[in-house]
Amino acid sequence: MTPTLDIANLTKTFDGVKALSDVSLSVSRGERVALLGHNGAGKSTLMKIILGLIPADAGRIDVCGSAPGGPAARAKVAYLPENATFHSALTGLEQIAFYMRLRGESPKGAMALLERVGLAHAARRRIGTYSKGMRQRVGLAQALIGHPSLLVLDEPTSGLDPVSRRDFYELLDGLAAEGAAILLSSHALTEVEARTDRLLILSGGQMVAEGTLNALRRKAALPVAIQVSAINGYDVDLLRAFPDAIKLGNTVRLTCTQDDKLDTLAQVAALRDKVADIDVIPPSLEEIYAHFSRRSGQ
Ligand SMILES: Nc1ncnc2c1ncn2[C@@H]1O[C@H](COP(=O)(O)OP(=O)(O)OP(=O)(O)O)[C@@H](O)[C@H]1O
Repeated sequence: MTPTLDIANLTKTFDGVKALSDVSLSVSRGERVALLGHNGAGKSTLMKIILGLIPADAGRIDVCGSAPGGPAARAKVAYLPENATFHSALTGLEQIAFYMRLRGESPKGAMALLERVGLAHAARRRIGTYSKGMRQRVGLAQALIGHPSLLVLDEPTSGLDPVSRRDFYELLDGLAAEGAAILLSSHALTEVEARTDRLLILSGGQMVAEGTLNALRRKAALPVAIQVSAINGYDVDLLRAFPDAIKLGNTVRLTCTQDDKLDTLAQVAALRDKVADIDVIPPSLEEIYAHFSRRSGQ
């Protein structure tokens, strides 16, 4: 099946600054893809090109089967900026009805959209009285006008509390289940790890890694930590068995490669009369992210 968003070898330079170099990616129907990258990595530039706001210098980009920015693509793509702003004197209902008219749709569906994003109870209140989470929901309702096939979301959960974040991702899950392709940028590594299907890491304008977290973890091949709690007084025996281990209070911390993990655990298990507990600590998403970002000198 043709991906909803298909990008190959995209390049963009601003006054000698290479914002994107040879970037390729695709997002399929029903997929939730997170775009990660340090400040200045090129995320916004990529989104602007997808939306047709600026042209690429070179490369191919196909948005829902059309060129970016044309009427066909614009009808199928929705965008939510990081800090969506609305007229504070309008109610949520008036704002969405206004956008629907702008898009040539009947404003009668405005309440249904607000219900969808959990704002029906406040639909007739002025947006000036809304919390940040509620304003973000207005933004999402606005993005959902016209049943978009591709949602481009720029840090959609920044500034939201944990419950609002969870609610926001539940809404995205529902949209993806209905077939929308979702590309969202974020700096919140832990939440995208749990709530998206695939990660893309941009660094210095280059796509330095792409895949599921497990695939990236295998590719990074970072050391695994094994934390062993010794039964009182036996930590000396553990340190003798593992001379490179570090003693941390009552526990002994070993590190090994992913490939050596089972052998190392078997060695620890052989000392079971002296061991109270074992914890295996895989590399965190932050460590994996730093590994790929650093590779390009960032
Ligand atoms: N209009 C412009 N003129 C000149 N340079 C630009 C322009 N837009 C972006 N850049 C440069 O391109 C690079 C990529 O910027 P971009 O805004 O895409 O990064 P980003 O990943 O979105 O960063 P952030 O997380 O801070 O929003 C940066 O070096 C930036 O300074």
